[in-house]
Amino acid sequence: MSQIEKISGVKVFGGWQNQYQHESSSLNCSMKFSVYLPPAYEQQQPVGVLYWLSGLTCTDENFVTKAGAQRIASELGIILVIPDTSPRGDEVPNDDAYDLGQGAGFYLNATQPPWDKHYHMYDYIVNELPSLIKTNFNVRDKAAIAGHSMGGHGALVIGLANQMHYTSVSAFAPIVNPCECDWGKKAFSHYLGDDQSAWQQYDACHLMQQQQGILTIPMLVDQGLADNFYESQKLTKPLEEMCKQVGYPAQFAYHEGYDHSYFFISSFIEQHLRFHHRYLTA
Ligand SMILES: N[C@@H](CCC(=O)N[C@@H](CS)C(=O)NCC(=O)O)C(=O)O
Repeated sequence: MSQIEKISGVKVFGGWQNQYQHESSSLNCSMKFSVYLPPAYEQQQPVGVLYWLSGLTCTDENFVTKAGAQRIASELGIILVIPDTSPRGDEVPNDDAYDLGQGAGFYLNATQPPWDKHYHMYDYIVNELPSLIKTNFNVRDKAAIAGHSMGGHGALVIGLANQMHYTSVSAFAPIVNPCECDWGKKAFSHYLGDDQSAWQQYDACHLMQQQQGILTIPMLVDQGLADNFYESQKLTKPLEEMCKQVGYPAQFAYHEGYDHSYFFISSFIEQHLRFHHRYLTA
């Protein structure tokens, strides 16, 4: 059994904001992740989990300190699990740019050297981390998944491709069509190589198009209209268009004046937690 070690804990809104570390077999390195345990958490009764996937440059700590999610997670009785965004450490390949390497794992399984030894965030999020959580905490079987920007991409792709494991998916300002935007094209060409047919499994628009009629997972997406990456990285809109095309009943909302930051996330995280709570407890 994989061991996790608690490295910190602080009481907030009656629950505990903890941080853990462990040796990851999928990433071949030591990893940290954060967990919020609401006051309702008790060993006798399984609690619903929301996995939060963060964006470029983040660790597990950005969401914990900036999103203000603990108050509502406490009220609703939801466990928040917040992983890091890439493998870490001196042995792990990196790049000077903020959008490649450590802090930019893109929630995929890299196939190209030098990335292929450690960059398996897809396996980590889909298999290893949920298995660790189920072993160490008393949780419900199906989880919710949400994320921001690169993490919104991760949540959508992982939720859509593994619907049997998730109750619901939501995203803030997600990268929805990485095959067609600069962030995605750069990351995918390094991690996956030049053959673009290998990229499509990690593209939410492509998954939506491929699986039309089969997908049913409830989906909520929020987008700020003053987000400086909205146009340049083709966030959100192409997925809304694809949902219309295939008749997928996702909820999209656009908000005047909000940017790409955690101020936007903290303004709407309550709605996302209430959205997921409906399905986690159904
Ligand atoms: N220029 C920005 C681009 C990266 C960015 O905006 N990252 C977003 C996710 S795509 C973020 O959450 N940054 C960390 C934070 O705001 O705490 C930076 O280097 O921070």
